[in-house]
Amino acid sequence: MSVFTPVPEAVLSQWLKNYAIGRLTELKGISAGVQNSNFFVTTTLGRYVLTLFEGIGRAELPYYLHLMAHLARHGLPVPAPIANRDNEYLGTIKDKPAALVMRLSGASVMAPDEHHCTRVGAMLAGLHLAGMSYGRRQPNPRGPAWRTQTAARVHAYLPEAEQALLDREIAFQATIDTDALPAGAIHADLFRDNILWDGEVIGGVIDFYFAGNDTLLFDVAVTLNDWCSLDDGSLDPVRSDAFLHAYHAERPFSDAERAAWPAMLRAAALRFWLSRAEDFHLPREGEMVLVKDPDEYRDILRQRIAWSPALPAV
Ligand SMILES: Nc1ncnc2c1ncn2[C@@H]1O[C@H](COP(=O)(O)OP(=O)(O)O)[C@@H](O)[C@H]1O
Ligand SMILES: N[C@@H](CCOP(=O)(O)O)C(=O)O
Repeated sequence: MSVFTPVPEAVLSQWLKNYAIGRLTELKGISAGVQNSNFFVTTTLGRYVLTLFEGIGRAELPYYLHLMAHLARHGLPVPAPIANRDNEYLGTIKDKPAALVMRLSGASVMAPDEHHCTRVGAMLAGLHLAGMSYGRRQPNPRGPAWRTQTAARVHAYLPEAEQALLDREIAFQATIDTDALPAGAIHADLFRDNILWDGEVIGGVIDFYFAGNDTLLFDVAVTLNDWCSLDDGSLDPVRSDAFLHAYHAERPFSDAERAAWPAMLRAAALRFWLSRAEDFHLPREGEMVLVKDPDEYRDILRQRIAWSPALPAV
């Protein structure tokens, strides 16, 4: 269940008067999703998704919405935000920032094979290439500074062995210099539930609300860790190869990226171990987030420390 703020039809009908998309014919809460209230909205002119942002500050939202508009303009299956009659993407419903985007077709595939991973690799490279001409800048909200601060917050709640793992990883990550790595706008949360499949084709890439500017390789690592891991956290070599080669074919990896890759896979695993551990041990009052299993990402981190695949060579 993730309609945290109900929206009555009468409220939405009134709100839609400031848009040029016709009259409301259907409003349905969406049960998936973990951080915002989402609704399918059908009008006499089309199908949309309404999001009420539950935890993200109003100041951060234009970066995400304009990034989605930019990527959609570049031909990628990203939901274009809908501007209202004041030419704004962002409005307010029930005192929450709210936005409408196009509804895209498809459904998530939670047990992907190598063919899915090939398409996801190519799609991620496409997002990075198109993102290079995006003019706005906003740091990755879950970047190195956040990781260090969050590690300090969750440390006391972890068993001793995990504290030692965390200390070692934070110390290791502090030695990594990412200055030579290509950077740009990254999705930063391209998990299986954020890609909609229309048959074998990607019909939608959604949920840009963790996006920001960071190294492109961090995004590659985040995506690979979710799409290509086995139950014990180790990597499926077939899916990993398919994903990495498809990405490399569109945006070839540099030597600096090849050198930084094992550390980046670990940084990406650490990021989700920390966010899940924080949601688990330190739930914020009044903030509604569905907690996912932190141990899954602790295990992925341990596996990446033990072994990482090489990036494809030129
Ligand atoms: N533009 C869209 N087109 C079609 N379905 C969407 C779209 N945006 C969201 N959804 C649906 O809503 C669900 C929750 O969206 P998501 O952005 O992941 O929520 P949250 O931000 O709360 O994690 C998705 O799993 C998907 O089914
Ligand atoms: N993908 C993250 C949590 C963010 O959830 P989303 O539904 O907004 O993608 C995780 O798995 O920890």
